[in-house]
Amino acid sequence: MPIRAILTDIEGTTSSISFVKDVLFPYARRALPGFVAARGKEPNVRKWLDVVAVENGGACQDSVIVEVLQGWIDEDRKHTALKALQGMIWADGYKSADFTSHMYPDAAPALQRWKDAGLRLYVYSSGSVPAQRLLFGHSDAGDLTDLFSGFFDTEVGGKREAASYQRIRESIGLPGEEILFLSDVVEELDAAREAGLGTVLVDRREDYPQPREGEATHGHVRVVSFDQIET
Ligand SMILES: CSCCC(=O)C(=O)COP(=O)(O)O
Ligand SMILES: [Mg+2]
Repeated sequence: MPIRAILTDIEGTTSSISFVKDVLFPYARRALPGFVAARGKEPNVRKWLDVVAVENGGACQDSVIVEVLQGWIDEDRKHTALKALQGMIWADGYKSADFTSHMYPDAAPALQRWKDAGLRLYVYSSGSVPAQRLLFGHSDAGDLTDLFSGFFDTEVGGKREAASYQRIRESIGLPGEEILFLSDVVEELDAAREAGLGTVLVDRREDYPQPREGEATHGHVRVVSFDQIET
């Protein structure tokens, strides 16, 4: 079966883990108290703060919600409420040009090549869809958003659950074997494979100094750069 669509992860795949951990997360952590104070009453912000409050046992002060969220950032929780709020905060950072998003040098040219060859490109990340659009819209390689036919986040389900990839497959409208999922996380690739997708482990030295070989690849095709991916 030919590959007709590429579904790519972001952190550790198109972009470095250190950009997410050392730039994006600290920015959101610092900005959270001011963001909640300024925009906490807006319905699209309040609804996520309320989700956090419920998970924390019910009604609580905004200062407590902020502390819970900062704790989640420190733990790298992939919680949909946190991701939605982070996305809104990063919008300010991108707009005021506090940073651009990191792209591995091989990522943008390969995405463009695949697109030119007629493949459809999609993103699946724990980052919210608005955050994904911001990241690709303000990347070191320029605005890449037009390359993509669609974006998926944890609203379709967790990245380690096969059902999420089944939903994505249905939404894309292609058989699983015609979709290639790229990720740095073997558990995500296991779930995608269970749903019938093709898989590639992106094992970048900058993010993973110890190569993942043999059993550590869980049998997924392994590459160290997008240039090695065969479609
Ligand atoms: C798209 S915004 C930054 C990424 C992010 O918040 C994150 O948690 C990365 O998760 P991924 O699923 O891309 O590894
Ligand atoms: Mg990743």
